[in-house]
Amino acid sequence: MSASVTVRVPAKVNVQLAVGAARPDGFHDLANVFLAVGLYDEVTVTPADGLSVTCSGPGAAQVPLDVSNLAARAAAALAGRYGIAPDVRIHIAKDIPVAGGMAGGSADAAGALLACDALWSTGASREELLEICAELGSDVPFSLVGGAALGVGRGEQLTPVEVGGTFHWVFAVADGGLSTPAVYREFDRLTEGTHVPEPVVSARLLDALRTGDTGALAGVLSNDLQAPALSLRPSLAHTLAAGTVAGARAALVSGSGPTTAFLTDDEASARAIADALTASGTCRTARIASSPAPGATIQRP
Ligand SMILES: C[C@](O)(CO)[C@H](O)COP(=O)(O)OP(=O)(O)OC[C@H]1O[C@@H](n2ccc(N)nc2=O)[C@H](O)[C@@H]1O
Ligand SMILES: Nc1ncnc2c1ncn2[C@@H]1O[C@H](COP(=O)(O)OP(=O)(O)OP(=O)(O)O)[C@@H](O)[C@H]1O
Repeated sequence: MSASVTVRVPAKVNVQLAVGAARPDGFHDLANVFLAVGLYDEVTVTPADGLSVTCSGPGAAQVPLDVSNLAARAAAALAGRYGIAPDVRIHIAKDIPVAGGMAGGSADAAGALLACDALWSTGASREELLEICAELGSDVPFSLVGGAALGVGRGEQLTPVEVGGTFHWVFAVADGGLSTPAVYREFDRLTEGTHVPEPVVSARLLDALRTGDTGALAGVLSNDLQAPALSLRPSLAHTLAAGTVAGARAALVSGSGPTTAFLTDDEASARAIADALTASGTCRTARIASSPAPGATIQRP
C-alpha cells in the first residue's frame, strides 16, 4: 500500500435555494443552485492501524473526531462497500468555516471518499462515488463535483450548470454555528398554515450564471432559508446591512447560515468590503473568495 493521498475540496454558496414543503421523510424538496467557492479544506489519508481523525485550522475544536465525523463515515462507507478494512488516519486541514452553511463537513466527506478511493484503488465508478456521497448527506455529491450545479430532490440529484465568468464574494463568518435541521424546522414553523409552492429553478438566474453577469446575478440571488436563519439569529441582519452599506452588489445568508455572503464587482471591492465588515464588529472575520471553483481534486506532490 502506498503513502498518503491528499484531496483539496471547496466550500459552496447557494445562489438559489428554493425550499418546498416538508416531505413525509422529513426532508424538503429543493431547487438548489450550488456554486463552489475558492475556500478549501484539505483531507489527507494515510494507512494506519484502525480508523482515526485529526483536524487542524480555524474552528478545529468544534469538529467531532469520533465516528460521527463525516470524513470517517465516508471512509467507512467506501471500505464497507468493497470489503476493505478502513485502516486510515484522516487529517483534515480546515479552512472552511465550521457549521457555517458552506458545506464544510460535506467537503470533508467528499475529500475523504476520493482520497480513500485513490489509496485503496477500488476502481469505483464516478456514479458509485456519487451514490455513496448522496447516502452521506444532501450536499456531499456537489462537494465532489464542484463548479456549479442544480440540485433537486433533497439537493443530491445534480445537473451541471454553465458559468461564463468569475464571481467575487466576501463571506462574513459569524461567532458560533447554526444547526441545519434547526433552520429547516424554523422554515416549517414560519410557513405553517401557508401554501409552500413547488421549488422551481430561476431561468434568469441560470442566464446570469451563463453570461457571467454580476449585476444580473445580484438581482436574482435568493435563499428561502434566509428568513428562518434570521429568525433564529436576528443579529445577522446587522451583518447583511453592514456589507450592503460597504458597497456589496447583493447580500444573503449562505445556505442555512450563519455565514453571510456578499457579491461584489471585483477582487479589489471584495477586499474593501471585507475590511469594512471586519471593522463593523458585526462578524467574527471576513474572507474573500471567487467562484466557480473545481470540485474535490487529488493533490499531486
Ligand atoms: C442547507 C443546505 O446546505 C443547502 O445546500 C443543504 O440543504 C443541507 O444539506 P446537508 O447539510 O448535507 O443536509 P443533510 O445532512 O442531508 O440533512 C441534515 C438535515 O437537514 C434537513 N434537510 C436537509 C436537506 C433537505 N433537502 N431537506 C431537509 O430538511 C433535514 O432535517 C436533515 O435531517
Ligand atoms: N468533517 C467535519 N467538519 C465539520 N463538521 C463536521 C464534520 N463532520 C461532522 N461534522 C458536524 O457537522 C456539523 C455541521 O458542520 P458543517 O461545517 O458541515 O456545517 P455546514 O457548513 O452548516 O453544513 P451545510 O452547509 O452542509 O448545512 C458540525 O457542527 C459538526 O458537529
